[in-house]
Amino acid sequence: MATIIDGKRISSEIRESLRKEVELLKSQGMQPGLAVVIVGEDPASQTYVRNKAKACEDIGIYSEKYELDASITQHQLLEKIDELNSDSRIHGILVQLPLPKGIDEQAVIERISAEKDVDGFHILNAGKLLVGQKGFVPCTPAGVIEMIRRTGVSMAGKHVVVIGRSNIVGKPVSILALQENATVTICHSKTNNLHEMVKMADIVIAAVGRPQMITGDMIKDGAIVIDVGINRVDGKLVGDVNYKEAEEKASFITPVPGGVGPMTITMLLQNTVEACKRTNNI
Ligand SMILES: NC(=O)C1=CN([C@@H]2O[C@H](COP(=O)(O)OP(=O)(O)OC[C@H]3O[C@@H](n4cnc5c(N)ncnc54)[C@H](OP(=O)(O)O)[C@@H]3O)[C@@H](O)[C@H]2O)C=CC1
Ligand SMILES: Nc1nc(=O)c2c([nH]1)NC[C@@H]1CN(c3ccc(C(=O)N[C@@H](CCC(=O)O)C(=O)O)cc3)C=[N+]21
Repeated sequence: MATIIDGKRISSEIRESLRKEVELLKSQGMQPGLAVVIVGEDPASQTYVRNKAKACEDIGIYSEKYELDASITQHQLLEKIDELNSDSRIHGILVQLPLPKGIDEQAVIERISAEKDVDGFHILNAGKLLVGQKGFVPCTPAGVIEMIRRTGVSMAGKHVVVIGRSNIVGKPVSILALQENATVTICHSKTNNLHEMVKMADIVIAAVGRPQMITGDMIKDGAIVIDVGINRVDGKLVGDVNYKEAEEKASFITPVPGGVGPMTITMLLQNTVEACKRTNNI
């Protein structure tokens, strides 16, 4: 039976210390501010955005939410970003992805000032991550590494197998694992023998978007299993890992919900506080 890595509990510990930090910053006249921009009416996106706004409020971060109509042009969206870039109350800008068809996501991300890119998606922050310079690290990968760190198991020398190679999860989490001195294998839809690859892993990080595709027979005894997947099946949230099967084999495992999801929001709060501090040369 595996030990559960409780994302909610770890999140509330980190958020408590962030709350104190925000209080101190506020007492010195510096309140961190986050702007969240959402385009269109995807219900799942709206839930996340609501959760983010509430999380900000809970720890004293000032937040603004912009719900823009799906018919907005790319030009109008870029203008909104320019406005937020020059707003001194705003230290972090998050544009909820995916964006409607017809809007160039990369162009929108690149327009966000790198200093306010608390998602860590800007090409400058991606580049800094790759070469090991200080920028902003994407929230989900940062949350994953923090969860592994809290198991007390060192990643050094371990074989980490990541399933998924997206720019927002798979690639950055692989780079972070490498920086922790893990040996990293990145799998994707063209990988031959996925089963054998995953079976070799000391640490499995599943970021695929396919409900329960990582089954118990793919997990080595004693492995750490991190499930990034958020899939809605018959109105319920399920991960990319078959939890029931995997927990029989794993030493540690993250649940869905209550695992990586809450950690993503916590890392967003942390990046926003960090952005405010950097603006003020703290
Ligand atoms: N918990 C959280 O906070 C977050 C959760 N998520 C969730 O994480 C999951 C992944 O998200 P994201 O990275 O954005 O997804 P993408 O769809 O961008 O990437 C999915 C990756 O999985 C790979 N893949 C697809 N099918 C297979 C397969 N059969 N075998 C092996 N690899 C496969 C794809 O390979 P290829 O590149 O070859 O197409 C791709 O690299 C989703 O469930 C998403 O909802 C995402 C962000 C935050
Ligand atoms: N620019 C941008 N940045 C993102 O970080 C971003 C994004 N776009 N687009 C969508 C994905 C997805 N994502 C999640 C965040 C929190 C939960 C989360 O808190 N999940 C809860 C459950 C929430 C529920 O009940 O629906 C949990 O897993 O326990 C999930 C998913 C951030 N994303």
